[in-house]
Parts: sequence; C-alpha cells; structure tokens
Amino acid sequence: MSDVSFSVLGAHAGRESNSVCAASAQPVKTPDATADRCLRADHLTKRFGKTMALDDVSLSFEYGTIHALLGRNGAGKTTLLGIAANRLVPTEGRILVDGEPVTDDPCALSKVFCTSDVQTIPGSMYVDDLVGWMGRFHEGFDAKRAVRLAKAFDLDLKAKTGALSTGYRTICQLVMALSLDADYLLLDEPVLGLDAAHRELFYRLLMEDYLARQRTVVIATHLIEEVATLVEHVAIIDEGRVLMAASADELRASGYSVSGRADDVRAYCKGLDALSVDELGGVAVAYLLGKPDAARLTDRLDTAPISLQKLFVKLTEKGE
Ligand SMILES: Nc1ncnc2c1ncn2[C@@H]1O[C@H](COP(=O)(O)OP(=O)(O)OP(=O)(O)O)[C@@H](O)[C@H]1O
Repeated sequence: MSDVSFSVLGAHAGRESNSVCAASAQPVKTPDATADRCLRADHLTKRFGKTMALDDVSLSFEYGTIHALLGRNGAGKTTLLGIAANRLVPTEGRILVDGEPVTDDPCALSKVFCTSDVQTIPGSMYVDDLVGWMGRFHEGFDAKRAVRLAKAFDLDLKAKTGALSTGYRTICQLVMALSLDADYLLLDEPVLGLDAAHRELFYRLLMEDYLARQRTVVIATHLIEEVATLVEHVAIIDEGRVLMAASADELRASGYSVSGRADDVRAYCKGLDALSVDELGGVAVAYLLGKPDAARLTDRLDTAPISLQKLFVKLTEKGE
C-alpha cells in the first residue's frame, strides 16, 4: 500500500553510515529523562489521489507505554505508521519523535522501527542473511536474540524469506523487531496469519520485552479483544480521522450497556443518544456513552461496562 517502499532493513539504512546517534547510547531511562518524550503526529493529512487516507490527524504516543491504534480496514493505520517510519511522505503535517521531525533528523528516525503488513523483505534473502543485514544496518540489533526468538517460533533460519508462509513472514518481521533497540516500535497487524500458539508466544515475548526495557509499542490492529489486556492507551481512527484517544481504562469507563425486555430498553433510551440498540426475540441490548442514568433504571434492566471491542465496533459501524 505504500507509495514508497523500503525493506525491513530499515528506512534508516541509507542514513546510518554517516551518523552516530547519541540517542541510541542511552539505555538507562530515568523518569526525568523520559518526561515529555513521545512520538507525535501533528496535523497529519495524507491523500492518495482522491482518497483521503488521513485527515488532519493529531495523536501522541507517549514514551514507555503500550498503545493500541485501532481502526477498521482502510481506516488509515498503515498510512499513519508508514509516515511515522518515514516510508511515506505526508501531504500535510509532520511526525515528531521526542520533539524532532523524523524527516529532518536521522537520529529521531533511528529511534523508530515499523513492521509492516506489506511485502517489504526481499524474497530472495535467506532469514539468517536478514539477521546479518539487520545487525549491519541497525545499531543495537541483537543478532543472538534474533536467532533465539526464531528458534522459539520454529522459524527456519535457512529458508528464503520469499518462501515463508504468511504467518512465518509476519513472525520473521516480529523476530527482527523484537531484537532491535528502537525506542518506538510500531507493529502493524503483528499477528496477521499467526496461529493461536504463535499469537500467545508473541504476546508473552512482547510483555517480557516491555518489562525488560520500557519502550513505546504501538500495535495497529482491528483484533481488539486480543490486545485489550496488554494496552494502556487506545486511539481509534476511522476514515482517516481520530474518533477517540484515551487510556484503556478511561475508554472502558466511557460507555455502558443496558439490557432487558426490548420495550423497557427502548423506554430507557428515549431521548438519549444510544450508539446502537441490538434486538433479538423481544430482548434488547443498548450501547450508550456516559454513565447509566439511575432515574431511568428499573429492576427489569441490567447494566454492564462496555468492552473495548464493543465500543470500537459500535463507534465505527456504519449502519451494517
Ligand atoms: N499506495 C496507496 N495508493 C492509493 N491508496 C492507498 C494507498 N495506500 C493506502 N491507500 C488507501 O488509503 C486508505 C487507508 O489505507 P491504510 O492501509 O492506511 O488503512 P489500514 O487502516 O491500515 O487498513 P487495513 O486494516 O485494511 O490494513 C485506504 O482507503 C487505502 O485504500
């Protein structure tokens, strides 16, 4: 989908040889050192011809936090991450990493690594050669860790990347990403094609990595349920615009459901701006933003917190 394609070897590959990045020599992060650190999208707009992929998006991914970037197919997630990794040029706006624009500052760019669901790895390259190349092009790449992770996933180091299955292509990118020292790790659909056991392994490794070195991880996905327990902050985009951005707890507390007999639920919702009402066989569930209205509740109605998944679906469904 990108209009400019770089390999997983990195958008920084051409820039690294003549730049020594002070930021990559800062493994110890005190609370003061991490204050105000973030990857920030500043009024980003991206048009592909007539398609508005991003429309004035401003978002902040704070340092040391796991973020979910949620959006339906075509919402603009890959485009946003592509611009953040300097693979795509925005029509307007910019990405700032710790205050520095990624386009002008190789040091800022070297802090960012983005996997991608596009076919970016040269298919003729063997996995073990890729490990070698990653080590050459990315300061702080841990080749031994990459080999260990590859073995944990049963990824064949002697295979050509082009001959890998969809799931193993994803695994190959995850292995490279999790072996890097990048401060901002952008994972685009990180479990695409992975079976249940590999998904679990990935989530466990991601948490271990995060606990070992608190970096920023952005997981772009529409599989909310799986990442709901991992993420601390959630941004929802739809048709290139930000719908909501808040902590996962705030989002969960931002809505609720009311269920019961359809007549009672409809009476409860009268005059309120319900996100939607699902009815089946005389029973209904309504999804609403805000807090339950005690004055409208009766003992025939039940209320429950809204899950991130439901909130996402209800906010982004378009009458289907
Ligand atoms: N290179 C391109 N040329 C033309 N249109 C593009 C290009 N890349 C993306 N788009 C369009 O921009 C919009 C956003 O696409 P994007 O890939 O960012 O969405 P996404 O949220 O990552 O979707 P998905 O979850 O399906 O991967 C879509 O309408 C898509 O068709």
